Amino acid sequence: MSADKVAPPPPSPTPPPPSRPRPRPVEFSKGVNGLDKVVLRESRGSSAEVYLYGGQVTSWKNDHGELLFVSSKSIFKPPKAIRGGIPICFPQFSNHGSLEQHGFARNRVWSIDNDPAPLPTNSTSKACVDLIFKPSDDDLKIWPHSFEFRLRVALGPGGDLMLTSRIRNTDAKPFTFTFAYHTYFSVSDISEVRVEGLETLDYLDNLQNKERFTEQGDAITFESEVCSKFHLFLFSLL
Ligand SMILES: O=P(O)(O)OC[C@H]1O[C@@H](O)[C@H](O)[C@@H](O)[C@@H]1O
Repeated sequence: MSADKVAPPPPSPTPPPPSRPRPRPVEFSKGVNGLDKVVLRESRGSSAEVYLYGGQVTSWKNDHGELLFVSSKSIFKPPKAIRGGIPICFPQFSNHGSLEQHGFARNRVWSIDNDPAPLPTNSTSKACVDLIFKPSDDDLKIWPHSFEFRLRVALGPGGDLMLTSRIRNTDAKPFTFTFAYHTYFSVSDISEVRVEGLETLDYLDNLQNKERFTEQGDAITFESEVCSKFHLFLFSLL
């Protein structure tokens, strides 16, 4: 009996190391007190959290860590607004009108907008969510104007966060409104902070009976409490 020489099988190639699972760009989950939230994640590690309550961004993390402040005393319980992140003030900013301070959009539960109207700028971000808020019958009793407020929150590949707000008048008559992103930034050392670009603009100083002043300096710095409201009109008509 003769045995043919059989060449040994070639060594099997070393399997590639298991790749880290890619984070899901959009995830729906429960936040504090069971409130619905959406978590956005970018493959390079940045993330953002948006609560349907108020359509409010409560966290934004990129290479620099957490960029937003949320008060540890915030109770996350309707009808109280979440104190921190990026509250949306609409249809009234501050107390410039007859509504409660900063309007009611921040105290309402927004919905996911599954069929958002396209935006003129094409965002390539997959970590993106569209929300919508329409007034209820009770809201119409305190502010008799029907509207659709669409908010897109998108996290870019570089960890940048972009909020796009669109308000459509669905009423038969025109209305006016005031609006703000009331952003709470997390600041480790307030003495290092400078806010530039406001020179020559008018502001109301809340600490001086809302008196009107014109900003003169090239930067605002913070040596003591500051509470000023600048008049900025930056918007585009679509
Ligand atoms: O306390 P609220 O209603 O959340 O408003 C937050 C802040 O809003 C600012 O516009 C006011 O000047 C502050 O006085 C106030 O603390």
